[in-house]
Amino acid sequence: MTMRLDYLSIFPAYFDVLDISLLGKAAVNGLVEVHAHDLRDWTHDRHRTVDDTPCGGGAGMVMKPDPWGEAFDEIIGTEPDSSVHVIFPSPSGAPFTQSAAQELSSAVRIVFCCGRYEGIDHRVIDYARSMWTVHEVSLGDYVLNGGEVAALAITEAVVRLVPGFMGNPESLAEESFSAGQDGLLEYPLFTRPVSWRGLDVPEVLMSGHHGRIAKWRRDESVRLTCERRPDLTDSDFGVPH
Ligand SMILES: N#Cc1ccccc1Cn1ccc2ccc(-c3cc(N)[nH]n3)cc21
Repeated sequence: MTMRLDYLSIFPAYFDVLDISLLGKAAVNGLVEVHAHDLRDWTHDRHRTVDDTPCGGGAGMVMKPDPWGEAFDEIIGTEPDSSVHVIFPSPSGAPFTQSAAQELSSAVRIVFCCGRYEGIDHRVIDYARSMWTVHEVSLGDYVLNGGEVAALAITEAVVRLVPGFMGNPESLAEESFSAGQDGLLEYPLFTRPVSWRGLDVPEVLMSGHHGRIAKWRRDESVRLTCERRPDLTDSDFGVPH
């Protein structure tokens, strides 16, 4: 099954990068199909205007609904279809999580609506909700200049989970936030040389004792999670007090 990804933006060139590396390979393998669109192609004035001043006053500009609606009609269609996932990156969106990425990895179609200025006229989101499955998502508690970088990050998080994308799917199970890690952060990783600039690989990892190695890794995941992400520790994870 090919996943179709559409990107609506006034800077569609942001998505040229999707031709590179693994994502490029996935497109070649027919796993994903990428289409980037310039929102200004659905404007009709000489200046190809996509923004206007906010109703009710306030700073900045707001993206007009008209170009979005016409782009939706052409790119997605005029009939409701809940299998189409429409993503609006936004600072006021719900935090995007690994479980959201996991759910989206089985979608047949995802359309990213990348706003700029102060954001998109809210009626665009309301209209989209009446037609498709809409996700307003935030990457984190900081403000970007637009939705494109967020769309790229979400794309990478989702596509890498599409069956057949990763050469070694087993590696997915051991990553931070993966279900296999019980929601813990990943333990520190090491490779050769065993000694490097006076820094050595922890002896336990060279012991060949799989039980001790597994315990060290679990303990390190718990330690790191308690230190850096106490919000993820909804239980003690058996942390010794
Ligand atoms: N400048 C400015 C400004 C001020 C208020 C609200 C939005 C913006 C810029 N902007 C316009 C669209 C858009 C989409 C997503 C994000 C976004 C997502 C995360 N997680 N951070 N920022 C920002 C976006």
